[in-house]
Amino acid sequence: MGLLTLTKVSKAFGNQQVLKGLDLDVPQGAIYGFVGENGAGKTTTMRLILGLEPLDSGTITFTGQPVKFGHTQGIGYLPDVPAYYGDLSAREYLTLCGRLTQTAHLHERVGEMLHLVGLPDTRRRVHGFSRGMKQRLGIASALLDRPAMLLCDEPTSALDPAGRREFLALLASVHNETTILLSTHILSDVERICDYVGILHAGKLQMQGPLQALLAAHTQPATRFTFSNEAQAQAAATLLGGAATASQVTVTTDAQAALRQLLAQHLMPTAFNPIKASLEQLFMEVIA
Ligand SMILES: Nc1ncnc2c1ncn2[C@@H]1O[C@H](COP(=O)(O)OP(=O)(O)OP(=O)(O)O)[C@@H](O)[C@H]1O
Repeated sequence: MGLLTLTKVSKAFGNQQVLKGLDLDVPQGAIYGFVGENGAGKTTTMRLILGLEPLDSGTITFTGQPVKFGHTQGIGYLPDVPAYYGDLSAREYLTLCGRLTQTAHLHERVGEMLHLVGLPDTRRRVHGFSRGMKQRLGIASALLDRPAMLLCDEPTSALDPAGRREFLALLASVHNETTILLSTHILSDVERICDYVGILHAGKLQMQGPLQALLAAHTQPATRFTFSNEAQAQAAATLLGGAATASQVTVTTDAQAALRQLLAQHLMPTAFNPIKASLEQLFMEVIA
């Protein structure tokens, strides 16, 4: 059993059944990517885990104990766009958070957290912080009380590509402090830092496990042939039964055999490259 386990969890709002018997298992020490389309129920699941919403049926256990509605679970939470008291400095804000949770050795712990997330310990007010700095402060406050798990709800959705890259590197670097459950629909973010993945669709987890093992088991190796014009690509697609986009054709059959077929018909690709199995391929298969 994992650090966090959801068993047959169901949740409806009115007559909309959002979760229909969700099973989810997050191993200790994982960076678990929880992916699903918009409206799939990721935030709802996170709110159930945090005890902010009651379950209709099923069970949730965290560190072996049942999660109860209305009780603090000792889980850190980072929302997509964290909100702060802008007139405080980072240290003042973290000190306020730490007093509320009665964090031990608060002064030292605040210093440690500022150092961990790379924020300067100055009098600068939070309202002048960039979005990236606010995310850093969000991680520092979520980890302040040493939670065994950090829940991040679509944390990169408001960041530009450079901000996303920086944030993901930071998340990977705090990984030895805590287990991480990251909800997102940005599949490349999951590929970049997660070692486990679960795909939520139609109210259930359709697939979960170690990311690389799932990719290896469920996706076919593919090759992309590039031609000098679209007409050749179309002819090659007809010959090989692959999919053509502009001057490229992607096939999942044996690459050498495909190349021999092309050359026999005087269709000479200008390049051919193996395509790495991607989470996007897997995701599209699952939700098809
Ligand atoms: N408090 C609520 N009352 C009524 N409906 C709700 C409530 N919370 C969520 N829903 C509905 O439940 C469904 C799932 O919403 P949820 O926010 O959990 O999805 P999500 O996967 O996080 O989506 P997104 O990626 O767009 O944030 C949506 O149709 C939403 O409108």
